[in-house]
Amino acid sequence: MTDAVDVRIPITLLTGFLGSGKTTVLNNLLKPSFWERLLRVPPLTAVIMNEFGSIGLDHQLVDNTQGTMALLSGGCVCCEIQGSLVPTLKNLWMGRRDGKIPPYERIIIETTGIADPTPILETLLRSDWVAKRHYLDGVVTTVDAVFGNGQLDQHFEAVRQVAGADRLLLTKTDLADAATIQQLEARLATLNPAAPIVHVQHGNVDPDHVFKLRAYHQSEPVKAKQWLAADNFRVVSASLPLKQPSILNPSTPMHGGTDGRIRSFSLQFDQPLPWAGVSEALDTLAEFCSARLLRMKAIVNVQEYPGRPIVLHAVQHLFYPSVELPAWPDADQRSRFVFITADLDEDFVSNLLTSFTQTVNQTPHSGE
Ligand SMILES: Nc1nc2c(ncn2[C@@H]2O[C@H](COP(=O)(O)OP(=O)(O)OP(=O)(O)O)[C@@H](O)[C@H]2O)c(=O)[nH]1
Repeated sequence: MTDAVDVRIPITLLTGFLGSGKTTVLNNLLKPSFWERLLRVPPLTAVIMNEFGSIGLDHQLVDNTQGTMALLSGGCVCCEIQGSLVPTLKNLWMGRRDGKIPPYERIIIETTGIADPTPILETLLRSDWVAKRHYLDGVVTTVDAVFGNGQLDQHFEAVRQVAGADRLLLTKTDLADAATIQQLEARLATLNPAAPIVHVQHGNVDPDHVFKLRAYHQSEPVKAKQWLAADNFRVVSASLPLKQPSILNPSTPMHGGTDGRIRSFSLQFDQPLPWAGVSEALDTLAEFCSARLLRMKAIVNVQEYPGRPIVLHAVQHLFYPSVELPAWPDADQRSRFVFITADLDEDFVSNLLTSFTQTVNQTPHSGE
């Protein structure tokens, strides 16, 4: 789907560890600009907040005069949100349609600080009603410049939130010294080489760093290449000596704290790949290794579609509908897959893809 025809409402998922500055960023994003105030532009953003515990408090801290607010209260986002997010989105949408609430143009969902955002992504993808009227624009994760290192050491959830981000907001940079910031940035770039890092003080962030990311629906070839950021990843295979992958033992034991469990790497294939092999390999990964597959993006040179690269996305077991680009961004027409995994090593993934794509190549044509 292209920007010109996509009239669905974009949803931004704002996540980040406890106290890392999500609400402060949100308040700043909701502030109308000088021109919006002058022209009395109605609030453009609807906010959905999810809070841990039965009584929500955070919504009382958000300046509600500038946005339309809905609160998903009670329970951890992981277990509760799938049930309540769809009705909440429906209520907002119907209120907007019936003129009961301002005609918002985008939605921000702020998660709890300890949430795995995957169930929210799953809801946005799996509900037909939601997917017809909305799309996920991107996942934005706040990281505390002062406490971020310690949180990443101690809480794997914080690592997962960083790995799943399309954009990282490094908050409280006014409180941290330059060496701490530099060290944390290097660590974030290792955990998630594709996500640009933006420094934020007191929540002040340019909305362009948060909105219109189109991270899951990139259909412009040049932007798709930037979005893939494959050059930032460690390349682990071009053409591999094939070892048979074992589904029962997909990872070697990993050490080195929370970071040591994370791998970020890129696989490149010089020759066009058969679509059946690619999809079987990815189905297998999704089925057997879903929790270990934190993020995957790919641009694939498919044998059956010469000249028309296919763009793929996954977050854990969630595979987004593939997008066909009208052309390659440049002369480099190799297939590139970038992966961020947890407790899943690169040899396993690379052997799986190689094995399935070679097997399909060698399968005799059925002659139908
Ligand atoms: N000095 C400074 N303080 C900040 C900054 N960003 C946030 N804070 C403060 O940090 C505290 C936590 O910020 P919040 O925005 O509430 O963080 P949060 O991620 O929404 O917190 P939870 O909802 O509890 O997970 C607040 O006291 C903020 O005022 C910043 O850039 N600089």
